[in-house]
Amino acid sequence: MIKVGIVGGTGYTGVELLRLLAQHPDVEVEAITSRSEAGVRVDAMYPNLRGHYDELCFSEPDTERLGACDAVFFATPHGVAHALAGELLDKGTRVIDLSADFRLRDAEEWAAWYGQPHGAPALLERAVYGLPEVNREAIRSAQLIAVPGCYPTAVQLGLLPLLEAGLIEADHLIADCKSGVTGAGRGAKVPSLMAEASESMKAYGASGHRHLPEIRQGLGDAAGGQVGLTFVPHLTPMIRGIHATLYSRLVAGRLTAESGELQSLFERRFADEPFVDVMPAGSHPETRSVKGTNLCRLAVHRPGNGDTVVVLAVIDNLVKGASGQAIHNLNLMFGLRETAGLDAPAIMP
Ligand SMILES: NC(=O)C1=CN([C@@H]2O[C@H](COP(=O)(O)OP(=O)(O)OC[C@H]3O[C@@H](n4cnc5c(N)ncnc54)[C@H](OP(=O)(O)O)[C@@H]3O)[C@@H](O)[C@H]2O)C=CC1
Ligand SMILES: CC(=O)N[C@@H](CCC(=O)OP(=O)(O)O)C(=O)O
Repeated sequence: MIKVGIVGGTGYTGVELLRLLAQHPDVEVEAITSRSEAGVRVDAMYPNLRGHYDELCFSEPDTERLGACDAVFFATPHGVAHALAGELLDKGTRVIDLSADFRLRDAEEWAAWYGQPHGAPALLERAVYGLPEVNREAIRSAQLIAVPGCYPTAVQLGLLPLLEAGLIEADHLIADCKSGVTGAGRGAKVPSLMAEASESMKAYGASGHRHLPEIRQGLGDAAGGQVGLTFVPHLTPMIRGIHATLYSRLVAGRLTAESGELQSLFERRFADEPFVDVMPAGSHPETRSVKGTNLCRLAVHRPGNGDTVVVLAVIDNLVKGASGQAIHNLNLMFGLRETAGLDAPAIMP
């Protein structure tokens, strides 16, 4: 069994790691930390886990105990992995960070977007961006993984086939994205109250959101140069889910008038990907169809056979957008079956 630790076990991504790992055949949770809930049983706080983690209690983050694990997940706010990852890596423990601490390659750019100096720039060259559909081979031998953000996962998967094939104008991409409220974390905040968030919808971060540089970095790699991207996130009244509507313009003359060409491009690109489902032509994927799963469902449209391509992408922000993708990375790093612990279908209705 692979022994894992989780730092930051009381947040939504921490409890989602526990829910998914309860079904993992090759993994045992050795330690789970929370400073505020130290000593409390995890199933006392999360009754859905009763019967799965007998006697497992939250404990203080202790690098001796965590360093005895094969791998440690960080499900913590930004900056925590900066402080602790180096010591764990020195002990030979692999680190899978769900926060944004190691997602941007440029420490200065990270500091500008996150409003604090980068706390571990020396580790950046060892960090692998954990999007398996792009970096599978590098992930297998990585010691430190930066798990992609939720919006960046949906947007990159939706646009990668088009950019890699050079079919769209890379300087004018639009990502119109909607998220459920768990994306904002479990901490008490007025905008997340039911009376504030339900039966209403709003955009935020329209003039600059911290996921913008992360998405630009990934799309730029796919395009082989800088991309121009407008990214507008929205808060929607659902608990889980991200829906990305992605608009781009076809490069003139690169595509024949034959219908089905874009559909087969997407089908070919993701044919061997266990967690990307390219839906039949004409589909409109729903967030509820991926609830609780590590899947990204995609559909590609070309309205009126014109020069605009519309890609629709849905994920569960807590699974493919965070904890499920983190476990997919773990499976790759330890040579396990890629889908281990991640095979259950979505919850519907
Ligand atoms: N929610 C989502 O959809 C997604 C979240 N993420 C990212 O995942 C990370 C976790 O998010 P979320 O699950 O929402 O959790 P929260 O940010 O709500 O939870 C934070 C957890 O970290 C612990 N923690 C906080 N400060 C420290 C510290 N200094 N040292 C050690 N532990 C600390 C807290 O416990 P305590 O204070 O008791 O120690 C708590 O268990 C964040 O970086 C988030 O941005 C990524 C993708 C999607
Ligand atoms: C709805 C909502 O507030 N979503 C969060 C993004 C989700 C998240 O946690 O971002 P990371 O993956 O970078 O940690 C936000 O917009 O800040």
